[in-house]
Amino acid sequence: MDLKGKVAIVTGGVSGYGRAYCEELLRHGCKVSVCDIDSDAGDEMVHNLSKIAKDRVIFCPCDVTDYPQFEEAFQTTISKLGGVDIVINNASLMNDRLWELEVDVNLNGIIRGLLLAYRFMGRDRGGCGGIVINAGASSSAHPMISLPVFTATKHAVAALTSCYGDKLHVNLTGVKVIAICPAPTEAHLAADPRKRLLSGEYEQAWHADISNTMPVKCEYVAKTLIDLLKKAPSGSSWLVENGQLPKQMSLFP
Ligand SMILES: NC(=O)c1ccc[n+]([C@@H]2O[C@H](COP(=O)([O-])OP(=O)(O)OC[C@H]3O[C@@H](n4cnc5c(N)ncnc54)[C@H](O)[C@@H]3O)[C@@H](O)[C@H]2O)c1
Ligand SMILES: CCCCC[C@H](O)/C=C/[C@H]1C=CC(=O)[C@@H]1CCCCCCC(=O)O
Repeated sequence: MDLKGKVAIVTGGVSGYGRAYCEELLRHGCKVSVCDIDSDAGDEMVHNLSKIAKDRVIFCPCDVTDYPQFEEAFQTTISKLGGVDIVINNASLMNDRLWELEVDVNLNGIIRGLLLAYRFMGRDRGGCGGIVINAGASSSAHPMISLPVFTATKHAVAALTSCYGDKLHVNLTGVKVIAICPAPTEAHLAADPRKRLLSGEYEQAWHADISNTMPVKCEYVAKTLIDLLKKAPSGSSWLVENGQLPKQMSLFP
């Protein structure tokens, strides 16, 4: 896919990987719609980016748990940037104490993003096709024993990607579906887990879960995103570790 001039929606685009994805897509000539619940940070980010990206970046308030608001973000993007070709379903929450919300953001939010992508990009609905990238994690294939619900959502993201990425759906809609599954960042590995685990008893398990994990840099993951957009086959999920080529995950041995 030639990225120049393509329009990308990035959910959870204001911080971390999402922000790095927005900046990298802009560097490759895309137009970017930064979609996030954090409107103050989103407005500030777009104000700063528009100094270099001029009319190619907008912010849309978007809570991925709220279908009508998510739909409005698609409509605003199409009317202001001229279409939508790429959807990065990146927004996520890691907090097993808020497990119902965690499932609603990490899994249902991605399903909403996919269904909206089909509605606005699907060839069977009058659209031009496109690509959806779903945010998994290393825990899409390897269990984090300290975070069972989070792990379940990330496994589900890979399964959803595998099914919707199948040629049955791609032939119908013209929409490819891929998952990017990065290793944790340094900030993530250093964070205090206590308020995010369902039980204080799981803290030791958290440290065991992240032991031997090498942090990865957001900028490296963002460069990998560009390679995946250009080359990855639909239905595939990719583990991204620092300085290494992405590895295709084997989900259903
Ligand atoms: N940080 C890591 O170490 C790591 C590792 C593996 C995978 N990931 C995955 O990468 C993605 C980004 O993670 P991150 O660490 O950069 O996240 P982050 O916490 O830095 O940013 C998440 C963004 O999502 C937004 N957000 C939260 N709830 C939302 C909602 N309901 N609707 C819209 N936006 C919402 C937040 O405001 C924030 O801007 C996630 O899917 C995450 O699971 C992250
Ligand atoms: C319990 C410790 C608290 C960590 C705080 C932190 O910075 C959180 C980052 C995340 C926000 C949403 C996620 O999905 C992000 C986290 C995804 C990280 C996944 C790591 C494990 C994996 O690679 O599967």
